[in-house]
Amino acid sequence: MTAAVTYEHIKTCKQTGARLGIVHTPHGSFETPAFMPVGTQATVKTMSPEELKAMNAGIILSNTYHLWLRPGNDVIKEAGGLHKFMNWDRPILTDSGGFQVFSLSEFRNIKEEGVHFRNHMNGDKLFLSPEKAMHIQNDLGSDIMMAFDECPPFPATHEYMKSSVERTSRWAERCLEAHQRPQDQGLFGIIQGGEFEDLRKQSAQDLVSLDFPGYAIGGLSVGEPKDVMNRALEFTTPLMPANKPRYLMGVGSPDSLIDGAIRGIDMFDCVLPTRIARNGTLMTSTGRLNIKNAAFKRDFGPIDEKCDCYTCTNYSRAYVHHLIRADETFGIRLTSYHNLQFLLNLMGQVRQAIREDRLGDFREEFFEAYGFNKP
Ligand SMILES: CC(C)(C)OC(=O)NCc1c[nH]c2nc(N)[nH]c(=O)c12
Ligand SMILES: [Zn+2]
Repeated sequence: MTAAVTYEHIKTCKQTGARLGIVHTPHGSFETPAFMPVGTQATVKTMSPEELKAMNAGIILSNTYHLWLRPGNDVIKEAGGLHKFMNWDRPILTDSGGFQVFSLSEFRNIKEEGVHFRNHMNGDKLFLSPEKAMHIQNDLGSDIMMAFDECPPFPATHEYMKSSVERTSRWAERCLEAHQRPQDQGLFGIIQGGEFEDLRKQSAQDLVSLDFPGYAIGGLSVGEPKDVMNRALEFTTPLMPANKPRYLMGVGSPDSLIDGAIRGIDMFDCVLPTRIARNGTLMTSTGRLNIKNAAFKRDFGPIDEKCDCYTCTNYSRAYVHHLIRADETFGIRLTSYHNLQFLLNLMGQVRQAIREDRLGDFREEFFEAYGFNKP
């Protein structure tokens, strides 16, 4: 049976462990390393599909948990699936709901059969299981589905983490069995285990033996220091098959994207660009700035001299400053557009640096200009 999702390795950077690749899915292919804009509720906040295409977004992410609760997977199925519902004809990845349950809901009760919790919007009692998470994603019709996992809180004891990893592995097996459309939708396993090398190894071995078409690393960027995340990547990515996509969930900031790519990660997602855009924080080639700052009231230059996005091409810092201060929705569109384009452009620069075998040099240049090297 041909797999719905496959990875094509193009080359590995001679200066670092980063790899250039292409992921093929039923709704088209995208180059890696790739950043996936997050569209939790079937929209990348304030962006139209045309604008996402204009900024060269190859794939976007949406959430099982949120779409199950509202509008309902049945509604989206009736609409012809998530691609049709949101008018996006490129690849979509859906997260499984596991993480959202653990991060959004109170009163959760984790059992072998699944998780009992309350609807974070109205307090109704709910239950989510591996089988249910698969059924919802089959209804949504995403190209890449995520297995139902437990993303334990940070920090967690080794003892708790061990039992959690073992349950997540049993849940992964149940996801594979419950998957109704493997020929149309790729299902990725999620490696957990926190910062414990032995547990990451156990989780990876359990999941690799189940032969998923792709693998994610979960349970990182949950508040641990960056060096803890980088070290966890250094002992986890080598355990993941080289001929399949590697996806680091919930990451991230520009430095984490570069450092993740250097450690062999192909796919990333993070709400950061659109989340910080809503309060006027912008990522630029010379570091972060908050456009609400009074210094920008009469600054008629672009947000970022080096950016060619719609915002930087057509509007000034002063204008965006005014819109955000006046709480104008168009201001949030302009800041979101720029931040998404910034990260998508960054991944384009990372891919080019891999082609030229100089990602290590690029890291130094970018960190220096952005101010990551400042003590
Ligand atoms: C706190 C933030 C969101 C930044 O990162 C994480 O929680 N990182 C981990 C993470 C993000 N999304 C996931 N989905 C699933 N199924 N499992 C996970 O572990 C994660
Ligand atoms: Zn811009």
